[in-house]
Amino acid sequence: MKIFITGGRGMVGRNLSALAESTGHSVLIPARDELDLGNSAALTEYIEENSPDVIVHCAGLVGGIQANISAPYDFCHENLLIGLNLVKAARKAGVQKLINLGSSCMYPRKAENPLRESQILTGELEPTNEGYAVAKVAVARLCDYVTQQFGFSYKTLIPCNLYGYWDKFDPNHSHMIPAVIRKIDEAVRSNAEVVDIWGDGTARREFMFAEDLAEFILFALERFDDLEQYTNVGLGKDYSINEFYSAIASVIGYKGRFEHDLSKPSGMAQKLVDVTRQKKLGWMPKSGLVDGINKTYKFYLEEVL
Ligand SMILES: NC(=O)C1=CN([C@@H]2O[C@H](COP(=O)(O)OP(=O)(O)OC[C@H]3O[C@@H](n4cnc5c(N)ncnc54)[C@H](OP(=O)(O)O)[C@@H]3O)[C@@H](O)[C@H]2O)C=CC1
Ligand SMILES: C[C@H]1O[C@H](OP(=O)(O)OP(=O)(O)OC[C@H]2O[C@@H](n3cnc4c(=O)[nH]c(N)nc43)[C@H](O)[C@@H]2O)[C@@H](O)[C@@H](O)C1=O
Repeated sequence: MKIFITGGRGMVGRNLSALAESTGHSVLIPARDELDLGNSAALTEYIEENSPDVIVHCAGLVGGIQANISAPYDFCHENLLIGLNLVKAARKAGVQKLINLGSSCMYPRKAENPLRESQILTGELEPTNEGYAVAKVAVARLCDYVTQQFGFSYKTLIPCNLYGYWDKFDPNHSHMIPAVIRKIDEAVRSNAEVVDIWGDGTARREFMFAEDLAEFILFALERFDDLEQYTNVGLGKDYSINEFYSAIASVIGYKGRFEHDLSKPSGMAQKLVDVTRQKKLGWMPKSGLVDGINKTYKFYLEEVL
């Protein structure tokens, strides 16, 4: 299958393109300087010229809670712009199949957990990442409407939080796991006695190793017609932030104390996704938390430091 992976140089995109190529697919992964998804005409021309069998939309302006708080306009505008451009260009070029990546932050902040796909748009969004979530919901709905009005198959996967190879370790943009790996590694190197935990540590998160999501995406492409319009992708289990810090500290060998910085944002109290539809397809992720942290820390030491 010829797969056009937008955001092919990002964390999910690189995990997906590596796995896709190793399993015999051909992948199109233009970098931003070859193809800016903000340029609608160039995007349409690219898709028409390359005629992919399917598109997987992994591109986006993506960041953790601090990044989202500091730039809500950018997170909303960029993700809306590239999502709208992509759906329009794909439809114009006649690409029948598209997988759009949403995010668990699309769900209402007070929705009952585990979060079911039917709960989208049933309540107010989490303020710390509302701009990003509005864009995610809008593009997902646009995929529904193209499917309804023109008979295409543009479907949305909703992953839980992700981490892994090619993640972002810059604390101004990072999600929690890469940020904490860097923070605790630096504490060990500097013999620091205390590491700050953002918030009171009771918030809960579900983090999937990005290579497992890549595996699910290929699994889903092989049974594309069995996919519903929305499918959560998760582990079916979450941990408290305190538990994440402890697991990362034990992998890295940090023996110092932790202090809770209550001035830092915590975001949603919990966002555990319901994996009933994913399980019905016959797939569950293989990486456990400690295994995933070990692999990510090794990547950090070898490729980032
Ligand atoms: N990371 C997570 O925890 C989660 C991510 N997701 C979703 O998964 C998808 C992938 O996320 P992730 O891999 O972490 O994100 P990354 O930030 O690692 O990768 C996103 C990629 O998109 C590219 N991109 C952004 N804007 C443009 C543009 N205008 N033209 C061309 N390329 C562009 C970026 O290029 P450049 O490097 O040049 O900026 C980058 O390579 C996103 O849709 C995200 O919302 C969903 C749930 C959780
Ligand atoms: C993927 C999804 O998730 C994002 O939202 P989020 O889950 O809140 O993002 P996060 O991973 O940055 O934080 C997770 C939790 O962890 C706590 N936390 C503790 N200590 C650190 C810390 O040092 N850094 C960070 N970033 N968080 C920390 C932090 O306070 C929060 O309670 C959206 O922005 C959006 O990107 C989206 O789609």
